[in-house]
Amino acid sequence: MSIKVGAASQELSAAYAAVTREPAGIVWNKVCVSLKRELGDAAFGSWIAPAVLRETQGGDVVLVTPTGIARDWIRRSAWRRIGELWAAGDAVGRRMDLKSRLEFEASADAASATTGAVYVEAKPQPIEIVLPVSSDVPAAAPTPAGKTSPIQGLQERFTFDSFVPGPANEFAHAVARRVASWADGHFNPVLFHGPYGFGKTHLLNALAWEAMRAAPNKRVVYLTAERFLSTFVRAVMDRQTTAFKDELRGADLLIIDDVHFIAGKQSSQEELFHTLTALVEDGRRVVFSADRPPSAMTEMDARLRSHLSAGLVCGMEPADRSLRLGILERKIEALGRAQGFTGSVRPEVLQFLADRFTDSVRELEGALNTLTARAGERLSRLSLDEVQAILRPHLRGGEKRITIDDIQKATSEHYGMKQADLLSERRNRAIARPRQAAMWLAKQLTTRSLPDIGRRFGGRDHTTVLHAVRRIEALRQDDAVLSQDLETITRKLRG
Ligand SMILES: Nc1ncnc2c1ncn2[C@@H]1O[C@H](COP(=O)(O)OP(=O)(O)OP(=O)(O)O)[C@@H](O)[C@H]1O
Repeated sequence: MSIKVGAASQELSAAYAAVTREPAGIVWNKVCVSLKRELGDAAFGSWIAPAVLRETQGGDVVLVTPTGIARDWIRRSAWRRIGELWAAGDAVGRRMDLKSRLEFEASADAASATTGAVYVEAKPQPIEIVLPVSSDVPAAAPTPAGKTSPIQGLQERFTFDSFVPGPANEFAHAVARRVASWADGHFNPVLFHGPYGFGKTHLLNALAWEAMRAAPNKRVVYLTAERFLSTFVRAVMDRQTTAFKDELRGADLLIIDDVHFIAGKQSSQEELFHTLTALVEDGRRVVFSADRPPSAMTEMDARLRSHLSAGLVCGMEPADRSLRLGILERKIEALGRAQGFTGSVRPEVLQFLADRFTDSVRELEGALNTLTARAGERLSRLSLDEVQAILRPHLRGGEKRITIDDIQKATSEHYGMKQADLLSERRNRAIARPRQAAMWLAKQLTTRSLPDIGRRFGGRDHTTVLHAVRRIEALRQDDAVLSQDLETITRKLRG
């Protein structure tokens, strides 16, 4: 298949502009070198390294943190210094903003709807056309050091040893281990899907490390969908698509994380489709992760969607309480080992964390990192009161955690309807407007992502939720009754 630059679709030109602005990634790289020296490895690794720099073709640059906690930490402890270093290094004077992932997703959706702006990841390292292969990787298992491997973008700390299995993920865990063992006769491709922040990337990284350890001579290629996209675009621009295809199609195991990002990107979808079919026909293994099952990827090309579902589609659920406790214990042990203190905390503190930070494991880790940063080796002696005081600014809605289920119950009660109506397909205004109001409340009062909210409202798409949020946002400015309704429900929910 030949790909012509002239035939490249919209996303190519958007990403083209981003790739030509690659210096943003290089400037950020230099900023990171100084920050790491100034803040120390532990603080840098916990707070700065997980953040991702994104840029539009218009020159807007945003540092996106995985959690609100990380954003707050950076704003408090490093933002001024980042600004100085950025200003000193960026000759073109681009403005840099700081957002949590949730804020970023909402604003990027809005920007793309109004101005067509597309954000792409400005990787700290320059984008390479030649993808690294497993033969570059030592056969020994990596030591979890909490840093990004220079190879392949794999996180060294994401191994099977540090992955905690539980009912929510044990099938996925077993499948990943089986794929990593190169055992014959498993389904191909394998797609893991689940809500954000519940271990998909961790599992895929663990699978890659283990597969490389088990068969050092095989070629394992791991990349995020965004990297696939930008590398492909670069290859098209440089007329090196053959090299790009050869690299991918020469893989014995190809792993693509967050494949849903490719949905709607016409030429990239097509390239991925051909890569996938070529590899599968040749008996090579392919593994994907996504935030939803292929059947729900409505913007994905139908042919690709059907091939993604052709092997094994394996769902991961949000971690339940016992798994959250298990993960916390494992992370505390690791922190203790890394920082030289007893890896334990009081049981009531553990339970408080597991009960209050349920939206994603990432959020749970963020809370633990905040405590560690504040208390250091005193972590194991912190009382519940002290922990609550440290974390209070990060808890939404005061002491009471509000769930989407609470919101649906309160909204349906307020409007005198059944909760099931909010989840139903019914579109008449008397039902649709309260449903939109409940979605708006879910966005305001919980940390759930738009796709997550959509899933909990009868499996709706994130674009439906976004539409509802914008609609209510616009209406409540002028509609006093609606505005009052929203306030009453919010007050009731906050207790
Ligand atoms: N079962 C688990 N055991 C240990 N750590 C976990 C587990 N699940 C999640 N985590 C941790 O939670 C954090 C977020 O996980 P990860 O990045 O893998 O989520 P994800 O599902 O890929 O999210 P996204 O969709 O946003 O990419 C990571 O630090 C990971 O180590």
